[in-house]
Amino acid sequence: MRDVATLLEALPYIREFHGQTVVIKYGGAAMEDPELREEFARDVVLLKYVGMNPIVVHGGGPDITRYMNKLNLPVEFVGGLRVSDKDTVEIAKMVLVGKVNKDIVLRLNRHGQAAVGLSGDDGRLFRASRQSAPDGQDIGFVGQIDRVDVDVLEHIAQDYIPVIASVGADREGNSYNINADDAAAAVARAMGAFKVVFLTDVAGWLRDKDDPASLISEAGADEVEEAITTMEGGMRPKLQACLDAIHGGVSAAYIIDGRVAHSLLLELFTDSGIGTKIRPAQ
Ligand SMILES: Nc1ncnc2c1ncn2[C@@H]1O[C@H](COP(=O)(O)OP(=O)(O)O)[C@@H](O)[C@H]1O
Ligand SMILES: CC(=O)N[C@@H](CCC(=O)OP(=O)(O)O)C(=O)O
Repeated sequence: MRDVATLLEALPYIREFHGQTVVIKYGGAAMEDPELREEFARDVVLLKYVGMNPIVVHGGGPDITRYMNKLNLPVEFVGGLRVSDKDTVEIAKMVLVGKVNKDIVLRLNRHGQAAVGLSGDDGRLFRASRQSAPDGQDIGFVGQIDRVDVDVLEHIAQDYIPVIASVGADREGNSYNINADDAAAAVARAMGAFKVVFLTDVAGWLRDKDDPASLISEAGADEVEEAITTMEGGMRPKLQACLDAIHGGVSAAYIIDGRVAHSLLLELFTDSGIGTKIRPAQ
């Protein structure tokens, strides 16, 4: 009976989301566990099967750090963004485009839905420019996305699940390392997505980052704007990305726990949700 109740609970959401674009940001920390990687792929394929248009934008920060450590290169973050010289950008491209992207594509393929991997360079998907840290510091070749060309995405999304790695170049051909949260927000805005979901390695936005019980289950964009000014670490770019998406017309942004099996389905298809929902200011 419980299973039937769950299905019935999901039905209105499935109807509401039919034909809608949902951008899913798949984060480094949430990608670490092999079993969860399988569950994630299954969930995304299911979204496609029930008539949604899922687009995966992924990071892979921990993987980039691992390779940098192997090469004895210094790892530094400012305001949640990786300080990126030319070597760092090269490694980020190799790891995100060559390894992580293909790994996700393969897994989606195996679960029954053909996926196509892209980076910001493919089909001129992203046009990027150099970005400074929030405090104005020079952090090298870190990119912000100035333009998303949705043409290639719209074509691919008709039949396939697009999987996008967060790197891109400027008009002169300089490559940039782009925070994957920023990339997800830019894609969600440009595609007129209904929702954007960020999977991460915490329960959601926590009032106290050291207390997992202090989850903020819902907040308006105005509350986020106020909190973000004093925030450090990886949650800052994530909340900024939620704001960018909301201000760009996306109806809601969610930060959810990628360590929980099926968290994506639980957030989208149940009344209570499981993480933090960010909605427009009231
Ligand atoms: N208020 C907060 N609530 C939740 N997490 C926070 C907060 N402040 C800082 N963080 C940190 O942000 C991290 C998530 O960001 P990040 O490591 O960039 O994730 P991902 O790799 O999934 O993009 C958490 O693991 C946590 O350490
Ligand atoms: C500029 C910048 O910080 N780029 C990120 C890109 C990958 C990413 O965002 O990965 P997660 O989503 O796993 O954190 C980085 O180098 O880690």
